[in-house]
Amino acid sequence: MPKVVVVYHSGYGHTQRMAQSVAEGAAAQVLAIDADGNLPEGGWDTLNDADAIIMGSPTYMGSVSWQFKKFADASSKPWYSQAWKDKLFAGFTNSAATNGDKMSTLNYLFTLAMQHGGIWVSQGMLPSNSKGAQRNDANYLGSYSGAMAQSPSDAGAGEMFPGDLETARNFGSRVADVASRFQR
Ligand SMILES: Cc1cc2nc3c(=O)[nH]c(=O)nc-3n(C[C@H](O)[C@H](O)[C@H](O)COP(=O)(O)O)c2cc1C
Repeated sequence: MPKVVVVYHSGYGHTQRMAQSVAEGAAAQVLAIDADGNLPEGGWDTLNDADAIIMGSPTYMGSVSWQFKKFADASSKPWYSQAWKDKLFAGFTNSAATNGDKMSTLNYLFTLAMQHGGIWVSQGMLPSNSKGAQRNDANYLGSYSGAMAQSPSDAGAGEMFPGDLETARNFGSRVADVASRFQR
């Protein structure tokens, strides 16, 4: 079994729900970056030991939250020795608007993974983009580079679209599947 770790920040619980769905699909361990931008005790060791790291952040002002960025900057320590080189990486995000510049956030997560010498895993799912597409379909947002979810600004975390959570679960499952292929 590959060791898959989901590391994420969530200010108001939406990205946390998404992270839980990703982790469910990947049978992954979850590390929550706290409100001060810190990992729980032992978090860095867990990441150093992972085969695949799936990173998640809400989209705030067109990028990751400052708490996620603090984690990213602190990852310069393993970067120095390229300790995460050749691990698999993947990313997910959630924002209020249908677009909301989520792609910028995924691009940032991709760049971080590349700085670490990682291998990026895509969403790997066709979009639901026909005339008959419904908001609750899986990958209704049509993302390829990672998993996306949209939570209207006045909707609580409990009201997230089931299709977005299914997308997140499928995404986690794909990363775990690719990770197990890399173990062969
Ligand atoms: C500081 C801040 C900046 C935000 N910037 C964006 C944005 O650029 N695009 C967008 O669509 N939503 C934006 N939002 C909305 C959040 O992405 C949205 O509320 C999301 O569900 C929050 O996720 P969370 O509950 O995990 O923190 C912003 C929210 C905050 C608090």
